[in-house]
Amino acid sequence: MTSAPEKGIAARLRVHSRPMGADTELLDLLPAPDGVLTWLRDGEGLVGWGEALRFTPSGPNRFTQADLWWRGVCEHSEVLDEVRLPGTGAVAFVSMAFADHPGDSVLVVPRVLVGRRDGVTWVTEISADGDGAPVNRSVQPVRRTGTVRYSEGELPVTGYRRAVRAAVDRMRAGELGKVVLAHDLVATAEEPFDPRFLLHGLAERYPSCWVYAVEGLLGATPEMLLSKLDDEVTSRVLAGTSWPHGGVSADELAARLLSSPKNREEHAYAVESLVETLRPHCATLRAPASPEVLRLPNVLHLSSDVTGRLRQTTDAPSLLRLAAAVHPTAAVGGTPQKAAVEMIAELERMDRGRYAGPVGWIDARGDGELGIALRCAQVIGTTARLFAGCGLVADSDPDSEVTEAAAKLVPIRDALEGN
Ligand SMILES: C=C(O[C@@H]1C=C(C(=O)O)C=C[C@H]1O)C(=O)O
Repeated sequence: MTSAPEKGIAARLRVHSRPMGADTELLDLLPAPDGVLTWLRDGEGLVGWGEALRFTPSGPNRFTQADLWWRGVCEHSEVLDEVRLPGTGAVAFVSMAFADHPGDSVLVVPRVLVGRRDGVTWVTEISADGDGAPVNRSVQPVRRTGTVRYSEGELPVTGYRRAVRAAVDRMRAGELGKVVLAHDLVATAEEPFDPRFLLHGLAERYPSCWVYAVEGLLGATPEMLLSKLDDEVTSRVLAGTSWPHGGVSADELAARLLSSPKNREEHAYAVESLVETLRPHCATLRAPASPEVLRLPNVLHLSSDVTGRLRQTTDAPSLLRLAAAVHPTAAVGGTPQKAAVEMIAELERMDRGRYAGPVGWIDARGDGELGIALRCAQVIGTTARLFAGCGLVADSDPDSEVTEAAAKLVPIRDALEGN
């Protein structure tokens, strides 16, 4: 369940947040390629480095384990917070595995975190008992990626097309309503990838996405699983995709997407799955009657922003507990959820790891933001494993799903290659 160098709940954190000058881009503050922690959108958010604590839950109870661990850590913290904003005080970066098996999730409390929210910038320094050593501040310049070579992952494109066809056949036979199948691709460079180089590229080109990095999983996701601030929860549900092709104008693509029954069906499954699982926790919950179109440079998505207010209870759920309830939505799993998750394991036959799992941050109040880890790569040294998937319904066409997955890989490929 846990692995070294974790420190148990008894470790006492000392946390100090104080205001800081706001003249530097947050990504430029990351001193070295190792242990990069990031959650940014449009120049604001959090960057962190160094490690005060870590926890690696796994299995079906990983969210509960994470929640209990984090609550224990916060109860044992000594906090001096001179800023008092969401994300000040004790914060953990979070990246949860998609599936119950296999794979570890990870929570990392950095030694140093710099945050920016509504133009206010702060620095938080954190140390755990017996860990008073100064954080290494030696700055290493950002390294561009050299030549990148691609090779097949655990599920090559030919196998993916076959898996999509098999899923579509089974949905036509009425086995389930929707399933999201993904495949991977491996990129190799001569020198280790520098996550900061990739993050800069993603942040520049996809400012409306949440750019993230936790334990080598990094990307720019357009999809917000849940954000929580006091009793307010919001989610951006995406499902139903189009991509620029054949000189068709963006307006025309958007109009076709909005009027496509297949895409509307995919989208409705995703919204319903979120609303059904979130509703028991909410006093009010609103989903728009019909989706909007979210336009990104590589793809267009049907998009619904869902907002809610949590029920007043003595035991208010934290963001992690809410994420346990809603993950995986039908944006990355399917409907019905259990059958879809089983079909994913059976047909993909690959380990998704933390791809398509919740990624983001939590603070000591149980607030924070968890996106869905999409448009990403798992980077280890000179290797990066890229992932992309597509929602399938009975009407899906395997060839166009393969093309859609390729379009979803464009941001992370461009970032890796420095295009
Ligand atoms: C599964 C992915 O994306 C999801 C699937 C979508 C779709 O099939 O239309 C759209 C957005 C995401 O919810 C991915 O990017 O890998």
